Amino acid sequence: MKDLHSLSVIGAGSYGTALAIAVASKGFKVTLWGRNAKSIEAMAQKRENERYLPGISFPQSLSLTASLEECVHASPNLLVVVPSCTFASVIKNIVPFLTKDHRLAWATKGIEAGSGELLSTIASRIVPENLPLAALSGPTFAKELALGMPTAIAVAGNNPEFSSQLCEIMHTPTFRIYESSDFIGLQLGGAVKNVIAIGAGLSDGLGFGANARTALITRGLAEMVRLGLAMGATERGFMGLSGLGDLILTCTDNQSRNRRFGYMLGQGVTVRDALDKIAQVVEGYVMTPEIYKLAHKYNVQMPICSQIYEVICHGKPGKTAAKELLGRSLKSEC
Ligand SMILES: NC(=O)C1=CN([C@@H]2O[C@H](COP(=O)(O)OP(=O)(O)OC[C@H]3O[C@@H](n4cnc5c(N)ncnc54)[C@H](O)[C@@H]3O)[C@@H](O)[C@H]2O)C=CC1
Ligand SMILES: O=C(CO)COP(=O)(O)O
Repeated sequence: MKDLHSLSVIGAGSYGTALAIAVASKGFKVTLWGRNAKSIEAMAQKRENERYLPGISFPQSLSLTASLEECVHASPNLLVVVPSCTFASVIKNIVPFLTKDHRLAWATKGIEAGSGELLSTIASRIVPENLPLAALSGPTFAKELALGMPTAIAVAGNNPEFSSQLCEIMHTPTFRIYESSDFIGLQLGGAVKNVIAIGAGLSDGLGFGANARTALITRGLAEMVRLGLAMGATERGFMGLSGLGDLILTCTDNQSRNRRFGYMLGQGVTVRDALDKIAQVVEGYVMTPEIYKLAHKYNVQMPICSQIYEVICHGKPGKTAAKELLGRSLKSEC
């Protein structure tokens, strides 16, 4: 249990599995937990996550369990990788098994639906005081990471020693982790970029071109920074991997589920059908009303996010949203 060179990954979807594969690929003991005993058993037998990462074999040092207690006891380093809507309940289920040696990180991207709180706020409220916390975020498609393709992300937290040890634990010859001092900005970037990625997909689905997509990325970044500054983040943090980096990745590559979701809406597919077709977590769908509410709470102008909210939550046609964005009164850029 005291083996610092070990990791327990909680959540066996595409990203949890990819992170577990990456760290286990260098021989570290990694334990991966999933809630569905049947699929965990199938993964353990096949040595592969056939549903989310077909064809990618598990390294020898990766073991699987459907027992949360066993997973938590397997390592002092916990990494939660579940959709944001289940984050709080999963953390609550972990608490009874925590010891004084544990440290808790997550790679979930988002804020809590309903309260609009950062996951660090949620986690701090649930876990014992003084438990080291950290969040990982940055431009990472699960499949590329699992295949060992070069990838870089950032980590920020409330305990510099844990953050830097996490960098060491997770660093592989093809996976680099940078420490960031902006805990708020790192988490907010991962939530807002998914909303903008829906916008970029929508724009492409409507048949707009590279100019529109790039304008959305750039002005989307401005919205992310404005909200972040109001919430206590730093502008510089957003210029890194977890801000601009993830925004570019998600807005420009069709591996992104948020981008594909927006693209389908642009092509006239309904919200429900688009979600069903993707059949994986689309965090931006859940985040859009939350970001909209935060913009109002902090009195921050977020016209792109607001139009995406109208499209998703009130059925506004994408073309009307684009027309209204373009027709706003002229402003200076900064
Ligand atoms: N897939 C990717 O490339 C990346 C994903 N992320 C983030 O990682 C988080 C997880 O996403 P994915 O792994 O992609 O999702 P996914 O859609 O591939 O899988 C979701 C997983 O969560 C599990 N799950 C759902 N409800 C649960 C609950 N109540 N308790 C425990 N497990 C539950 C499902 O069984 C499934 O295994 C999201 O916040 C996502 O934004 C971040 C970076 C990259
Ligand atoms: O967060 C991600 C890449 O960094 C994954 O993006 P999607 O959830 O849009 O697939």
